[in-house]
Amino acid sequence: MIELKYLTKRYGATLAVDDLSFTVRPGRVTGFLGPNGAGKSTTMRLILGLAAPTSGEVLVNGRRYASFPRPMREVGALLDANAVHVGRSAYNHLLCLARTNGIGPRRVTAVLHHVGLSDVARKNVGGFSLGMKQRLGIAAALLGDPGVLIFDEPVNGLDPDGIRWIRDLMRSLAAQGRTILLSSHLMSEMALTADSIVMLGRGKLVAEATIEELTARYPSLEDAYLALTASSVQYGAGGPGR
Ligand SMILES: Nc1ncnc2c1ncn2[C@@H]1O[C@H](COP(=O)(O)OP(=O)(O)OP(=O)(O)O)[C@@H](O)[C@H]1O
Repeated sequence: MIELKYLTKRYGATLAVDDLSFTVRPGRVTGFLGPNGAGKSTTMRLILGLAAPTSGEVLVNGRRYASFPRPMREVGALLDANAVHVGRSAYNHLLCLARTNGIGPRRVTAVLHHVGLSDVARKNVGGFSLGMKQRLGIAAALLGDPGVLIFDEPVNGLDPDGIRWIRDLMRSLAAQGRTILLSSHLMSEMALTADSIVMLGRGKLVAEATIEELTARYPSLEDAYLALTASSVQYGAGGPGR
């Protein structure tokens, strides 16, 4: 479970996250939506202790991230698939991460198999496609077999096969009782993957509802998103003459 309580993050004049409270519950996929710059990545960084809140707090399984002696066993995350050491093999990249959290090499082999990278485990990550890096980032998130998982746009750049694979993986991780927070801009895909939605606009909560609740009120999740965030879009396209 992830609990945000009156969470605020300010960067100078920018209020990236504004008095945000919501709960991400176990056993379901929670989709995290919002226009560019709405504060999704900042919120994820706050959950993971990578940024300090200006005020408010965020708890993972009732505790602050910094209080976990072996955080990868509590919460796993994929924030940026390109955040890898390009001079290392996939296996060594994961082994280095595993060692910091007291995780053995057998688990590294298991997660590489789980994400379909066994055949390229000894290959240099520098030569990986974006899709392969996304799979590697997911393997890293799964290393500690955590109950809470956070994925920031994991389907970005994936082919249809990879997108279907991510959808099935998210569904199966939630079915195992894990807490899944998943951001994406692909509404049709989110409608197929998520059980419930948290929607942000300009750092504020604009909706917290199940997919059923949203699609009962709007023709589709995309329509719900466009209606609910209409006043929050900061970087809309400039039309002719604008
Ligand atoms: N380290 C930082 N320093 C200054 N401003 C920041 C920093 N990180 C984020 N911001 C600002 O905070 C706001 C929220 O950004 P954030 O990346 O969290 O949004 P997002 O919803 O993840 O957007 P996107 O969908 O484009 O990834 C933006 O205005 C961004 O410019």
